[in-house]
Amino acid sequence: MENIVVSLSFRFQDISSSGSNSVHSMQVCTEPKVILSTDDIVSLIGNKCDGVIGQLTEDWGDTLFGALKKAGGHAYSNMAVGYNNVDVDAATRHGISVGNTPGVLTETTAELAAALTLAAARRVVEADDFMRAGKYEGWLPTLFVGNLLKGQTVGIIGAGRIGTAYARMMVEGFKMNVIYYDLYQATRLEKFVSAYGQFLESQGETPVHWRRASSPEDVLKEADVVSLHPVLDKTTYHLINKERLALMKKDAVLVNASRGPVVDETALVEHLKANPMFRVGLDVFEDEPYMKPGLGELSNAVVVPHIASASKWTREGMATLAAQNVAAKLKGWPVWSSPNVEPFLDEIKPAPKAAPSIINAKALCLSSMP
Ligand SMILES: NC(=O)c1ccc[n+]([C@@H]2O[C@H](COP(=O)([O-])OP(=O)(O)OC[C@H]3O[C@@H](n4cnc5c(N)ncnc54)[C@H](O)[C@@H]3O)[C@@H](O)[C@H]2O)c1
Ligand SMILES: O=C(O)[C@H](O)CO
Repeated sequence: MENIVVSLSFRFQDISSSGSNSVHSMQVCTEPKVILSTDDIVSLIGNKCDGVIGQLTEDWGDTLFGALKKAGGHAYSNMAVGYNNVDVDAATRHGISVGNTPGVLTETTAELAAALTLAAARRVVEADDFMRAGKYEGWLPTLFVGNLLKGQTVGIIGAGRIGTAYARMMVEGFKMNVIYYDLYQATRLEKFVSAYGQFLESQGETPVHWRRASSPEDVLKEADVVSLHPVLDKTTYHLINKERLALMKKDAVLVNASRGPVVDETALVEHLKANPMFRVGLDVFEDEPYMKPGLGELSNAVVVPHIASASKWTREGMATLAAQNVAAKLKGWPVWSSPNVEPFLDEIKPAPKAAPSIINAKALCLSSMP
């Protein structure tokens, strides 16, 4: 009998009917309290637990991995692609695999970043508030004038899966040029923009262009819209600070759907106050669930509560990948080696007998599926 603790209530696909004789018992925590503390999780793990599916709001370090190991566990998965809440080295020391859920949230998250871009650039939330307050007296040439995106430059910091998907939306949707900064070359993005530019030219339209920047500063100075999509680690903590905000255009739009601490939010509040034409769209916050003082009162900030991956398809996909990460490890299955996770989401064909994404697979010497 294998016990798996799931720290949020989600509709789960059957992960126990995969041909093996072993029986899984899965406990889904349905506490009305939504955010669990380390102590809550330790008591949920108890003295017999094989694997846990946890959330990005939880601090998965030595205490929790130690408790899981003591309860006989050897598999953990975040139900998220980002895993800055997980001390992967601590998990590896305890012999516990750490899974995450890449790919299924790429387009959903990019779409929300695009929605925040439009809402901020075209002042949608301010205008909605104005309308509901009964202040609209008739069309005016000067009412809620914002920024046109077409033909402007979108800057991407962190051009991985989500950054690339967002950039493509802005290129295809608004014919924006791209400048990006990443530690690695975003070859797929470059090829896409080049090919799309040639297509536009063939239609007699102005082509779009891309440029890989050599520093974040380069992006911030040039772009009209900047969207942040890097991982959160030591290299990206407060990547956007007072000095770098000062480099941006006075009427630029900044979007953050990565992690709150990528932006020094106190500096951002000061910048927004001093530059009323500068606008932000934020899905994530430095001290979630709180906002830094003053942010909530600023009409040039659009703020939403970390909902970028909140589409039904994506949340079901995240739950499926997280469950399969844990179940596959318990069954001794190999790790999926392709970035394409679609085969795990097929509702008709059985899922591959593999763990979709294990971060410390190499460190734990887990075999991979060719
Ligand atoms: N708001 C949300 O709900 C939500 C949803 C999904 C993902 N996220 C966040 O988005 C992040 C990115 O997700 P992804 O699937 O695109 O991951 P990814 O690994 O494909 O992309 C991350 C990119 O960041 C780059 N990077 C790393 N350090 C950098 C640095 N110092 N400067 C510039 N770029 C750097 C990497 O090279 C990589 O290309 C996740 O780690 C997560 O924190 C947030
Ligand atoms: O990292 C993630 O996956 C998000 O923040 C939640 O979807």
